[in-house]
Amino acid sequence: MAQAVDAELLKAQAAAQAMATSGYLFSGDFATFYEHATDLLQQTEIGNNFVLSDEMGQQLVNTIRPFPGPLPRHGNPKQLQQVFKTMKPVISDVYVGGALHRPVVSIDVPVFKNGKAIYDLSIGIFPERLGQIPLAQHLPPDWIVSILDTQGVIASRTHATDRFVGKKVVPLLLQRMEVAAEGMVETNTLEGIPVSAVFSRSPRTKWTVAIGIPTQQFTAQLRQRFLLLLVTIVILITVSVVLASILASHLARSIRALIAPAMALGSGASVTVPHIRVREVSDVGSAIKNAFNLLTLHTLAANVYSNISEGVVATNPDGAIVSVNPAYCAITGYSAEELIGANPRIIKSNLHNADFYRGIWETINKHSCWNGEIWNRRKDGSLFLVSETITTIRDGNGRIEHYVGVINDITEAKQAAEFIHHKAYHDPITDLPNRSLFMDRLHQEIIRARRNKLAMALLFIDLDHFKEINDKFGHDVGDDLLKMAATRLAASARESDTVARLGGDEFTAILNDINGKEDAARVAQKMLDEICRPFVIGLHELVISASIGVAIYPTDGDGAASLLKAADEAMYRAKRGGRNAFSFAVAG
Ligand SMILES: Nc1nc2c(ncn2[C@@H]2O[C@H](COP(=O)(O)OP(=O)(O)OP(=O)(O)O)[C@@H](O)[C@H]2O)c(=O)[nH]1
Repeated sequence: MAQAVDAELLKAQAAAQAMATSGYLFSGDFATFYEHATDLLQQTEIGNNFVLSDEMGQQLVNTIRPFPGPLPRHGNPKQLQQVFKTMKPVISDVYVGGALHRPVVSIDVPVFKNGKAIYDLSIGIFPERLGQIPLAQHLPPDWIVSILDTQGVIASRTHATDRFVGKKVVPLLLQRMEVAAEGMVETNTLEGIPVSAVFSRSPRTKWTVAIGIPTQQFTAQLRQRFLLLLVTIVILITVSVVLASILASHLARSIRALIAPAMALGSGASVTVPHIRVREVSDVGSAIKNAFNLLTLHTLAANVYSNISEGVVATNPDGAIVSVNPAYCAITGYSAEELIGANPRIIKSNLHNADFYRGIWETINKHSCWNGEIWNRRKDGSLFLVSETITTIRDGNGRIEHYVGVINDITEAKQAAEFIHHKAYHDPITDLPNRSLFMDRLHQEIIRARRNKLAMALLFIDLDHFKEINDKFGHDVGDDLLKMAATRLAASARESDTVARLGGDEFTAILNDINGKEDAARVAQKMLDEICRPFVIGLHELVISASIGVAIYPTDGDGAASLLKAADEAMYRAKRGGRNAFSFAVAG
């Protein structure tokens, strides 16, 4: 509230300073100044009157009186002298005004002309205006609020204003005010009411606001508030105790509800967690449920690990085996005890060279995974082929924790596939390449010969009068003869050559990388000689011959079909020439 008093006084001071710069004062046009000052007071209510006085204290204008007219002297000569001496605004204490003879507070400011104070302009405030300030605070009606000037004189008072404005405040309060800017004192008001008086002085204007709270009411109120506080505390404690016991039993019930799930978790049985409303206990319930889910997952993973047909091996980063599943033991023939601590090299087959393994590790280091087929060796020394996937397991920081290999024994599957493949491309009686494989090889060899600018020969071999063997000795003997003839033909060529059976008693041979016709002629002759040697089949000694047609790449044809045709025609020419002979193709 002291600040509100300050504000009121300083607001009036600012208005007086603004009016002190009015040009009408310098020109001596006091009539117009009077009009302006009166208007300002009516419009803004910042004070009650403006008084212009000269240095001698004679009032020249007083807005509370008509202008022009006779005016008294300034009511506070000391304040006037101080203004001219200090050339600064001076806020007065309460004094009796010169014109109206009633208590007034004035703020006087100098009016300057050419840097010199020529007049004193004073704005007067009647105490009732300051009395509005405590009213605005809406304090209890029996609180007595006084606004005191720097001397402790009452400028405004909420109670018995007329009796006490202009009088000094009670001595006890005055004494306290002299030693402290704010405080409290037990005293009697000027009218004799015992009060607790609190006061606060503005450091700026040095005016003080004092509030007297009647002691009786103060004490009664205090007792009432204390009792109220006491009752409130008792109620709060009671409520707390009741709430705590409700909460405790609620908690106990919630915790009891978790016993069964926790026991089930321990025994590995299925866990069902009931709905729990206490959050903390519910969190424990969720944790039990999560633990159960993890355990279930873990059990499932362990079962999968133990029962899958794929072998699983895990090593530490140094390559020492730390875990194997039963399938890994079954595939490799080693027990878990023999494998733990060992290096997976224990099953190395030595069928792959160092580059092969280096390639595996390069891929793992680059992609954290490798997949492929490896030949390994069981404990009993037998070889087995696995399809293997090796992956790295890393920790949260990306460091390798384990290498895990999953192996699938594909030895039998591979053999079966190879057998099927062999059957598809080989003749069932002689086991020589069949027509498909022969044609494939012929294409490949032509491409190779073309690329390397090499010569090659194609021999078309047909047994002579083979039908008679069948007719005379039966098909089985014929088959045996075909088999033996195939062996002799194949033996007549190099391993890198291809000897095939096209069907019936027709054979072909691809002789690659020959130097010339002579090489082909030599092989053809050797084949004729071999076929002419008697075949001992059972009790029979059979003699047969063959006719061979020879076509040379690229002279007799530069494609498979043309070469084959040329060789076939040459073979027929040999037949026509009397059989048991070879004949070169006629270059076309
Ligand atoms: N045992 C046996 N005979 C076969 C097989 N395939 C075809 N033949 C027979 O082989 C004979 C081939 O006869 P040809 O080549 O036509 O005639 P050839 O008696 O050899 O007389 P030329 O070829 O003129 O010297 C036929 O009698 C076929 O039935 C087979 O898989 N096994």
